[in-house]
Amino acid sequence: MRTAYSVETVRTAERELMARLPEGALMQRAAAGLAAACADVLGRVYGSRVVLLVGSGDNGGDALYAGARLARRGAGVTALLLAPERTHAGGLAALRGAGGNTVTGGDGFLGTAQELIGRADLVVDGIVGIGGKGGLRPDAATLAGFAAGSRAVVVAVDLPSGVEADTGEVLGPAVHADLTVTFGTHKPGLLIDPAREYAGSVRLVDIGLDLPERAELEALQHADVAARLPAPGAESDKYRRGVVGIAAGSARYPGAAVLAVSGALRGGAGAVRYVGPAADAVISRFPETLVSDLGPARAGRVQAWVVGPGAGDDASAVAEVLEAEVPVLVDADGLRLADRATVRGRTAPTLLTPHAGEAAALLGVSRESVEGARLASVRELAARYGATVLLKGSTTLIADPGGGVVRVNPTGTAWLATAGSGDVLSGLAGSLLASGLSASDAGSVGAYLHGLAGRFAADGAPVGAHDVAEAVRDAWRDVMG
Ligand SMILES: NC(=O)C1=CN([C@@H]2O[C@H](COP(=O)(O)OP(=O)(O)OC[C@H]3O[C@@H](n4cnc5c(N)ncnc54)[C@H](O)[C@@H]3O)[C@@H](O)[C@H]2O)[C@@H](O)CC1
Ligand SMILES: Nc1ncnc2c1ncn2[C@@H]1O[C@H](COP(=O)(O)OP(=O)(O)O)[C@@H](O)[C@H]1O
Ligand SMILES: [K+]
Repeated sequence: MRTAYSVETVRTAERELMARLPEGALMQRAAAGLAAACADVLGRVYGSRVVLLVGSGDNGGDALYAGARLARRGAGVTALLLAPERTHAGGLAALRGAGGNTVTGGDGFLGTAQELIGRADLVVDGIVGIGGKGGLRPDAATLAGFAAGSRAVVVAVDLPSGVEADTGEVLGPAVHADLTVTFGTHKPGLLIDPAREYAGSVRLVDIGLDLPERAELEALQHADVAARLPAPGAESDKYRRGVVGIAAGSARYPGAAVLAVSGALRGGAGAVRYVGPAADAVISRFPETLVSDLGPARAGRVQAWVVGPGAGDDASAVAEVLEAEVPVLVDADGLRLADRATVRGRTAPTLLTPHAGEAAALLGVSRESVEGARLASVRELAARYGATVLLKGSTTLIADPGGGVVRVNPTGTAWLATAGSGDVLSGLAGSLLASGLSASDAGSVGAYLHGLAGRFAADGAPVGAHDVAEAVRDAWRDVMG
């Protein structure tokens, strides 16, 4: 499991560790890791041109000590000091002692900075780290712009300056890094868009922090998914493996039913039962589907329901499914039609799977505000509905209603932004629910397989949703490795 911790938790762990170590030792660990990463990026350190963007805190201190290490190996290092009178004193002395230069504020500062950054091989962003709040100040924002326009590789120290560490929000201009070297643990902002996009690739440097059991965010890895996937045994039959009911599609959108069933057939349930007006389309594509035209309440037993994809305005199917005492996944049109009080009152688990537009409609805010604050949005929806919520998009998040750790999906590709791919996910996750996974596991394991399948199916070229469904089996095999 990959984890991310909040700034508050990191600060506490740092304090405890610092009390046991000689003064400055922790920063030396960070700087050593940072310098090693910079050297890897440069390839040849000797003779390279390095520019440090240095703010007023310890983030700038890290950059200065790392710059001193690079200067000792023959790099030409210049530090641009954004707050000369509050620059980390030890770091500054180390850089100067190693032969590095400094440029301080005042007239001509920005012109000199632009010239130096324009000629640099490497720019190290030590403007702010976990102490940053509220976007970059004007001079810092200007330097971030110069770095973006230069041909230099940009390495961010701990976090790209200007992004919110705890939430992944980006409130104004921020540094666009090619690589972020982060210390002790990932921060939530490194895993959640839009901030994640500013981080580039992320390298974690172990500085020996002792972190608590409960993280802020966790991302499943192959082994975590493999441990949760259902596997048939000698005692299995199709009913014991779980039957998933799909109440989806309409005369107008029969394809949504077919795609949800295609996902469900690859999700581990022993049988897929389809209820709705698209039975002919479903059967002709997937003859193994059990179909019924009696409506969810009389269709026969299932261990979990999926309701909503392509459902149009059929509120009765949604209401019937929500009455069932089995886990229910609600997607697409079903989200609009589901009564909030009914969802809150359910005793069996409920998993809601909105994309940002659907989440925005449920919360009564704009789509942009959901996309800008995904973590807060998914938590708020889970709390309001008393349900597990999987918020889809460039970063997919899964939150349980009682608070606690939020899951973030590490797989996926933007090629998944194609019509119907969400229907495949709803069938897949519903099938996992029917095989006995918790709502949070079904959502996060489903999203993981779906994302991996999307990557395999796309392989750098456009895909249709049915391609994604077909690649789920490859993803499953890859995970079981
Ligand atoms: N605490 C520790 O033990 C360690 C901290 N380390 C480094 O220290 C960093 C945290 O250091 P600090 O707590 O000093 O905080 P930062 O260096 O992240 O930032 C605080 C400083 O930045 C200024 N600032 C805040 N918001 C700003 C904005 N929007 N624009 C421009 N300036 C802004 C503040 O006035 C303050 O002086 C970590 O991110 C990490 O890089 C590492 O050396 C590892 C050890
Ligand atoms: N930019 C993106 N990067 C990665 N995945 C994305 C992106 N945009 C959408 N997705 C994924 O694609 C799927 C689209 O689902 P959804 O919006 O419900 O589509 P539809 O309603 O057409 O089925 C979701 O799994 C979502 O997480
Ligand atoms: K930084």
